[in-house]
Amino acid sequence: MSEPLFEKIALVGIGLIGSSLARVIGREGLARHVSIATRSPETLARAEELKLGDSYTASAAEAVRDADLVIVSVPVGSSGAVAAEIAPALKAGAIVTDVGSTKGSVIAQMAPHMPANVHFIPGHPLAGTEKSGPDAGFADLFENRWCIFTPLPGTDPQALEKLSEFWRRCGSNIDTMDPEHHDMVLAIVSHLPHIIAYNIVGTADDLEAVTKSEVIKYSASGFRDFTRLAASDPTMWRDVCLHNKDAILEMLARFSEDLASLQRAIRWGDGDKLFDMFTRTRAVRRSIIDAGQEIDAPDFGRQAIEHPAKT
Ligand SMILES: NC(=O)C1=CN([C@@H]2O[C@H](COP(=O)(O)OP(=O)(O)OC[C@H]3O[C@@H](n4cnc5c(N)ncnc54)[C@H](O)[C@@H]3O)[C@@H](O)[C@H]2O)C=CC1
Ligand SMILES: O=C(O)C(=O)Cc1ccc(O)cc1
Repeated sequence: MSEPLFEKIALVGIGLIGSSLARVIGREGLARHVSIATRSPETLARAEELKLGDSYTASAAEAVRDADLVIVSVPVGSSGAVAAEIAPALKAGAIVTDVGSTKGSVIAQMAPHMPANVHFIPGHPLAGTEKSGPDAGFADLFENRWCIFTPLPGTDPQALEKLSEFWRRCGSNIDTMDPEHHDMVLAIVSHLPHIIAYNIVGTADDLEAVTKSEVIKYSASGFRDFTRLAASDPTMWRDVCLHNKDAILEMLARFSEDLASLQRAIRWGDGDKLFDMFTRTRAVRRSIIDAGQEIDAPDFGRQAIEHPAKT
């Protein structure tokens, strides 16, 4: 095991992502001390039972005291409150980062609270599952996944490199982009698929009153795939929808237009149009496989991130 990268890492929020970080930090020996803070006493007690860190507190401010790296892993709607709470306790020179699924809103909420003598570097690991809470995490979650940074202008290159090295040692590949671009790309490759899944499962659930248990009894694998996404954490996804509103609405508008065109082709029996479109979409999956990407693991849209101009 190599030298720890940091003396003390503070994890604020210890759900799926925070606890996966705790596990990989422990496995790779990335810190001498890991302090854990989370709001709910039950979650904190569970984190301690699971021995995820070295110290445990309900106070985020207490956890970040003397920390060289602070990772905020809470639903995006809570990031402003956490930033306000930790700001007075941050050590000079500390790196503060987050893992939120939206970036523009997290920056708007957190940056105003950050003291000038800390390095605030927003981040987003493109790795996750539909599960939540400290039991759901695992050390391999970030292996071979992307971690995207959306650094603010003037970010210290050494701090960025140190944080990049941290994520590389967690198994991730690093990319950087501006927050607006991140939010637009993630709206189509991650946020819309979840919204569509919530919607289709909701529609089926409404129908179930009519069809009794047929929706469950005959659910084919296509529908089952949607139910996995639609089982994702309601608080997290409510916050994503509210905090990436503009990009999601833009993508939903395009999606609805395309859906209407598909609907029209079905109504008018335009088989050529259906065939052409289904052929085009089949090629998208082929190109993901050809790019050597694991397709059956929970993953989404690396292709779109690598080639954001392709629509
Ligand atoms: N679940 C996923 O697949 C992925 C999630 N993310 C992002 O990671 C962040 C965390 O998500 P998960 O770990 O999945 O959620 P989770 O629900 O498993 O865990 C959230 C944690 O935050 C704590 N928390 C909530 N509000 C808090 C507050 N004000 N102060 C302190 N702790 C607070 C909760 O007690 C819990 O420990 C979110 O911003 C999400 O957008 C990013 C990549 C993947
Ligand atoms: O479970 C899945 O398929 C996911 O897509 C997980 C996920 C959810 C949100 C993110 O910001 C990143 C990854």
